[in-house]
Amino acid sequence: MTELIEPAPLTLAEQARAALGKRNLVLIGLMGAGKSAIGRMTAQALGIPFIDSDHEIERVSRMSIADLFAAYGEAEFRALETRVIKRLLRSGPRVVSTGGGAYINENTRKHIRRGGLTVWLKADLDVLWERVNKRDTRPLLKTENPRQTLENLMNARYPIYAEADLTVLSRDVKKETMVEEVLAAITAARRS
Ligand SMILES: Nc1ncnc2c1ncn2[C@@H]1O[C@H](COP(=O)(O)OP(=O)(O)O)[C@@H](O)[C@H]1O
Ligand SMILES: O=C(O)C1=C[C@@H](OP(=O)(O)O)[C@@H](O)[C@H](O)C1
Ligand SMILES: [Mg+2]
Repeated sequence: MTELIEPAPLTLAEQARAALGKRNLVLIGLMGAGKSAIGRMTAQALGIPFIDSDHEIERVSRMSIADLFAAYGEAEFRALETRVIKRLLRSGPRVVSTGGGAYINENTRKHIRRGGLTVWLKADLDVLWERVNKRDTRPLLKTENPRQTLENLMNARYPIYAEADLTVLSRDVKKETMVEEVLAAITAARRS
């Protein structure tokens, strides 16, 4: 008697991987949204390389983001960020987590839109503030009222992040849950 062997159903990660194909997955969103942390874990789940643009900027400049801002100013940082992101997106598939301002820069946004599928990790102010106020590595928040600064950035940037291909709500759930939601969004995007 011949036995019929059913192929195992594809896991969510396998489905998302197939949907992504050769494209890059680019995470965008405000500081504290989880781009770096969730990006790394998503790449692991997909079995593709992960790169964080801020880490790459720090590697090539041999300076921290804070020192770069202090020594050369934001405009120079943005110019370097554009060059680095353009280069990172040249080949795929990869998961590229960007710094919060990357997608806001018109030139960088152009490269990101051409270079992959964009996912906005969208979070409310309380979630972001809770996460970013624990560290003082973010030069844009070295102001008298950093919570207000973060809120101002939200108001200015959210309409632009909203242009992303996909949006996933970032909140206080397990990071694994966030990864699953990103994978589900990629998979669903193929069907629609
Ligand atoms: N779902 C989550 N639950 C709890 N903490 C999170 C979650 N996602 C990210 N974090 C934490 O929030 C902080 C900011 O995340 P990070 O990935 O650096 O954000 P971004 O790169 O968007 O600025 C980190 O300490 C990270 O571990
Ligand atoms: O929002 C921004 O303009 C910035 C966000 C930071 O990255 P994260 O969003 O990963 O914190 C970093 O690129 C730099 O401090 C500027
Ligand atoms: Mg980051």
